[in-house]
Order: sequence, then C-alpha cells, then structure tokens
Amino acid sequence: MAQYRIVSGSVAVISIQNPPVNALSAAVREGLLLSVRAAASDPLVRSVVISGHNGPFCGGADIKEFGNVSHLESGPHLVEIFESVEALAKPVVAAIEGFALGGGLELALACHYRFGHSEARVGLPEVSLGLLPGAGGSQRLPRLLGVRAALDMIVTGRHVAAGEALKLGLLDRLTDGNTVDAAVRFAQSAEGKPLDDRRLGNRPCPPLENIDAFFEEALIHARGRARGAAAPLACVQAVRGAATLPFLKGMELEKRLMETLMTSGQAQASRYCFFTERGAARWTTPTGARWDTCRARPISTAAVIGLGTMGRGITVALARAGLSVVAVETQEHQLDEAQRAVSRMLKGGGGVSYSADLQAAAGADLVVEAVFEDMAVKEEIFKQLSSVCKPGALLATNTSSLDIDRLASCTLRPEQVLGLHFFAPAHVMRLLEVVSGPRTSPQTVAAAMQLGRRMGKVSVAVGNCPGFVGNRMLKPYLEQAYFLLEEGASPELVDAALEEFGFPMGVFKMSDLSGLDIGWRVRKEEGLTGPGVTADQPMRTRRGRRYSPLGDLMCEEGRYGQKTGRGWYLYDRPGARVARSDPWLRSFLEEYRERHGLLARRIDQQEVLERCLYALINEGFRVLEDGVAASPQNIDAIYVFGYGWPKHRGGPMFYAAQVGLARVLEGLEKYHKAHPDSPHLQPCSLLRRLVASGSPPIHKWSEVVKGHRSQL
Ligand SMILES: CC(C)(COP(=O)(O)OP(=O)(O)OC[C@H]1O[C@@H](n2cnc3c(N)ncnc32)[C@H](O)[C@@H]1OP(=O)(O)O)[C@@H](O)C(=O)NCCC(=O)NCCSC(=O)/C=C/CCCCCCCCCCCCC(=O)O
Repeated sequence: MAQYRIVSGSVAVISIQNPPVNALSAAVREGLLLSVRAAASDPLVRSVVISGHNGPFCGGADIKEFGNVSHLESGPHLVEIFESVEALAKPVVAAIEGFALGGGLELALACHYRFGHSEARVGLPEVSLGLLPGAGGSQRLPRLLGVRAALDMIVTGRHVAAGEALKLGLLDRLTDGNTVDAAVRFAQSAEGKPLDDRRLGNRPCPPLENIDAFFEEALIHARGRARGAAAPLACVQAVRGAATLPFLKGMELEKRLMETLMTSGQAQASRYCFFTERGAARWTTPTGARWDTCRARPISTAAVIGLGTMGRGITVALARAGLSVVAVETQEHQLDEAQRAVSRMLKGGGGVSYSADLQAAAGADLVVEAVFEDMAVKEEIFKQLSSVCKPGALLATNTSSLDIDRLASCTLRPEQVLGLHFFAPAHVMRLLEVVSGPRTSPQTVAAAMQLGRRMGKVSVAVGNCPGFVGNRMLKPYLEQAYFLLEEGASPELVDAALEEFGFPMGVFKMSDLSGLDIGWRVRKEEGLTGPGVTADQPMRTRRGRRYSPLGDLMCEEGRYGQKTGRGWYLYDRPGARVARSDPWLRSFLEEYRERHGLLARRIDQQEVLERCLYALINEGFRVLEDGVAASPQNIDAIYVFGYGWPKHRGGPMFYAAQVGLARVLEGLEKYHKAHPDSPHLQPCSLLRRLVASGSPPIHKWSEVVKGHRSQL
C-alpha cells in the first residue's frame, strides 16, 4: 500500500499505492508511516520523495471509511503521519502528478518541497463533502499562501491548476517531464540544507491588516453562499485560527471543528451525493438492460435541430466534448443570430457548421431535436429524420415531458430513439436525463450515457413517462405551492421557506426565471386550461381533483415572469433579474380568494416545507414503484444536479430517510386528510410498505421495491 525503494544511492522514494485514486485508506496510512520511519532511521537515506503509484499523487482520505468510525480510527491518524513527515530531519519532496486533493494536498503541505507536473491540479475540496481540511490543511495552507488565497481555496474547495499553484507559491517547481525523476534530482540537491524554514508548522501566518473585520466579512460572505451548509463557516473559523493562534492551538481548533462536522447529517448527505453522482454511471433500465452488459457505439458527429436557447446550449455542450456538430435551424434569421451566439459561447467556430436544411443531418451519428414543445411539430421532424439520417444514427429529442414512445413510433428505427433531457443552460447544467422507451435498445442507452460522460454531465438513465423523473416530481411540488397561495401564503413566504431550506431560489422565483408561459402551454396541451375548457366547468376543479388556475390567470394578464418584467414578482424591466414584491399581486390574490370564498389563514414555513417537499417525495416513491427510476440514488442525483436541491441535504429521497419515513408518511396522511381533493398528498403504497417493513436504510429500499410490478 506504500512502496518503498532507494534510488540514486541516497533518496528514499515512497509511493502511495491504492488505485484508482491512491486514497489514504487505513492500510495506506500504515504503510506510509512505516516508510517514513524507515527513511528516518536508515543512515544511507539522505532525502525522501513521496509520490503516487501509477500517476495520480493522491485523491485524499478514503471517503468510504468516513461512514464508519472504527475504520477511521484503525491505522495511524493522518495528523500523526503528517507531523512525522514534517519533522523528518531529511528533505522531503512531494512529486505531484495528476492530482493532490484533500488529504493528498495536506500530505504535500507537510513535505518540505512540492514538485508538480504541469498538468497536475491541487485542491482542498473537503468543504464539498461537508468537512474541512482536517489533517492540518486549514493551518498549513494559510501559513504558506497567506490568509486570503488559502481561505478562497478552502471555502470554495476549487481545484487549482498547476500553473496557478506555482504562481500562488503552493508548488515550488513544475516539470513537463517525469515528475518523480525531477523530484529525486531536486531532493539530492537539497540534502544537508537547513529545513526549519521549510516546515510550515514552524512558520507564522503572513500578517493581515484589520484581521477581525476581514474575518467578519468572510463569515458573512460564506453564510450568504452556504445556503445553510455548516462546513463553509467552519472553514472560515479554522482559517481564522491559523491567522490568530500558534500552530498547535490552531490544530486543536481544527480537530474540534472536524469532529463536529464529521459526525453531522450534512457530511453524511454530502458524502452520499459524492457516491450517488458516480453511481449513476452504473445504469440499468426498466427493460433490464445494464451498463456492464452493453457495448456503446462511439458517437463522433452530431446534428442539433432547432437553435433556440436549448439548441444553442446543446450545440456548445456537444462541440466542447469534441464532437463535430452541424446545427440546423430552418428559420434563416434565427440561424444567423444562433450562429453568432454559439460562436460567442465557444469563443470561435469550435467544430460547428450551420445549415437551414434538415438534410444536413444525414451523416450524423446522433441527432438531437430541440425545437419547441409541440408534439405535432416534433412528430413531423422525427418522420423526416427517420428517412434522412444514415442507418444506425441515433435520434434523440430534448423534450422535457412529451412521450418518447410516440416519437419512436413515427420512425422506422424505434430502437434508436431516445430522450436526452438537457437542463437550461444546457452547456452549464450538470444533469442529463437519458430517457428510454420500451423499444429503445440497450446499445442506444449505452451510447447516450457514454456521450453524457464525455460532456462532463451527471447522466441518469430513466424510463419514459410524462415529465420523466425530474419534472414529474416537480409537478406536485408546484401544485402545493399554488394551493398555499390560495390558502393565504404569499410568494415571498413560500420562497423564503424553500431558500432557507437551501434551494438557490424558491419555487416562484424559479417560475419567473423559466417563464410562466411554459407551464401554461403544457396545461393547454393537457386540456386543463384554454379553449377546450367549457364555461360551465368549475374553475378550481379538473377531472375531480383540486386545480389552481392561478398560473393561467397570471399568463392571461401577460405576466410571464422575468421576460415580461412581471410575474410572481416585479422586475425593473423585461429581462431584469432582481425580484421585488409586487403590491399588485397582493391585491390580485386577495380578490381571487374573495371571489372563490377562500379564507386566508396563517401559514408557517414548516407547513410550506412539508406540503411542497413531502408531495415531491411522495411522487418520488411512485416513480420508484413504477420503475421509471432505477434507484432512490438516481432520483437524488437528478434533484441535486438538475433542480438545485442542496447537496448538504442529500436529495429528496435521502432527506425523506433522514427525516424518517414514518414521519413523512404521517405528514402526508395529515395533509391528505385536510385536502382530500389533492391526490398528490395521498401517501403512495411503496412508502407505506417501507414504513411497514421497519423503514430500512435507503440502500435496502430496492428489496421492497422489487415486490412491485413495473407499470412500464
Ligand atoms: C478527481 C478525482 C480524484 C478523480 O476523478 P475521476 O478520475 O473522474 O474518477 P472518479 O470517477 O471520480 O473516481 C474513481 C473512483 O474512485 C473513487 N474515489 C475517488 N476519490 C476517492 C476518495 N478520496 N476516497 C475513496 N474513493 C474515492 C470514486 O468513488 C470512484 O469509485 P466508484 O465509481 O464510486 O466505485 C475525484 O474522484 C475526486 O474528486 N475525488 C474526491 C477528492 C476529495 O474530495 N478528496 C478529499 C477527501 S476528504 C479528505 O481528504 C479529508 C482529509 C482529512 C481527514 C482527517 C480525518 C480526521 C478524522 C477526525 C474525525 C474524527 C471523527 C470522530 C468520531 C467520533 O466522534 O468518535
């Protein structure tokens, strides 16, 4: 687990060996400490190089051990090992290839010199795991870089490229060649030289003026960005310790803060997200296809049909992944504008050609249709693509809710039809829902999942149903928010509750951002509003269920959200982003309630959260029951990476487990009793069964799900 060898007569090379990322597991820690002691006691050894075996230096502490305190406590502790490294009376050089992250960089900081490959990256990303750099990183980095630069790295957790790390003084030298060889040569040149000044634990932190004001401001800033996460604030406290306390006292503070974080629900949730993100690559589909039994055909050319906002973003995402893309827009004026916009985003041409003719898609391996949400238009395009495109080409739609199977039926190659549901802006958002219908072939899914990875997306394979997974679950959430307005809440109250929970924006601000007219169009297609609804129908009931026409009424007033400068909030001008409360809306809601005989009551944030989130979670259980998502982890990945669900709360299904399934069930029962005309509040049978089976942990839910028959 740590290889030890002597090279060039006097240099001990200690190589961390734990593929794939050389994480610091108990066995590695054991090996590392033994090796350091061996180097210390061998009189022939005059210097030491620490490297990673087979490429990467070290991905940090072994995150898999974090859930288990006995694992964490077995083997020597990182702090103890790093102290031994720093105290060594022989120069120690870290040879960093690939990455040095978290505990990996903390190890490098304990070394006396740091050599990096020019393509390496370094960082302290513990904050995104709900932690802080708890093996001396929060104390050594500020002593090396100064408080400002260290605080930025620690609070954001960002990866820093080698070039920047050199400029910051984090790396001493860079090489384009073999890092270990260069480090060995350097170590030999440093043999016998004094090391006191190279030990960061001996150094004071570079002084900073107005230190109290600096940290007060840093805390306010971190609190604003943390959205309820504790780790960023603890990071600020720890760095303040580095700036104001002697090293050993700072280390004690770091340890206390780390112990609190490590055992917190937030760290557990963040860790869960880390593995959930990676687990999505091991996909399965409702038809039984699996990631490890299908070979993907490579995709190197793509066509995008329709160059509105989504089509442009998709073009950029594909081009950035190295595909050669032809972007097709049949409306000439839109084509020119799109070409300029895409070129701007790509900062140049970037392998994209443009055409106004669908025939241009003929040679593509993959076509992504991204025209507006109109089934008839999409059906026509799929019919044409079926004959235009080469055999074997995959035909994808970027619809956010329409039936993939219906589109597949318009083609002569239904097994090659799928949904690629990108999220706006498509070149930025990490999530991709890969939607397969009953006839989509496993190879098609495999190719799409592989492409998603190339684009740097978290790709989640889901089944076909209205809204797929994400938007299907969003519907009951939105519906409850509307109902709450009818019952007496304001958009500000609902949004404040959700933002305090950790969403970047509440449901009404989100609705203003994406445009109220989108949902209006969908409701018209579904026959819930518009000309198909006769005057004798009750306004607040559809198909025997409670219905809120509030969104429709807003659209009839021309209030589409940010784009019209008015929605649930008021904006300075169309397209402006800063939401202000609108007195008009207050009167509008009062008049609406009066017209419908609704008595406004006092609603608190707790009710907002329970009504909106439990309804969404309940639909999540239905999604699992139907087999549309393969696992609760996949649902959580969708919500964290596509819908702004706060990472430190793990995703809706994880949150339900953390709250307690019995409590969620009880809440739903209570609210359904009070609102029997709202079926989304009726607890789903899977939730009941899970509670009846003693609320097993989330990774065992699949055993209960298996008892259900998939409806797909
Ligand atoms: C950039 C990466 C490293 C690589 O990316 P990529 O090449 O794309 O590969 P991936 O698909 O991401 O990963 C490949 C597989 O490797 C697994 N993996 C990755 N990193 C780790 C890791 N650090 N540990 C374990 N496993 C890891 C990954 O899951 C993949 O496997 P699989 O597909 O899931 O099977 C990228 O992977 C990356 O970014 N990794 C994470 C880097 C990171 O965040 N590092 C920081 C880790 S935290 C840390 O280092 C902390 C250090 C200080 C610890 C101090 C401990 C003190 C404990 C005191 C508390 C006491 C508690 C007291 C309790 C009580 O009260 O009793």
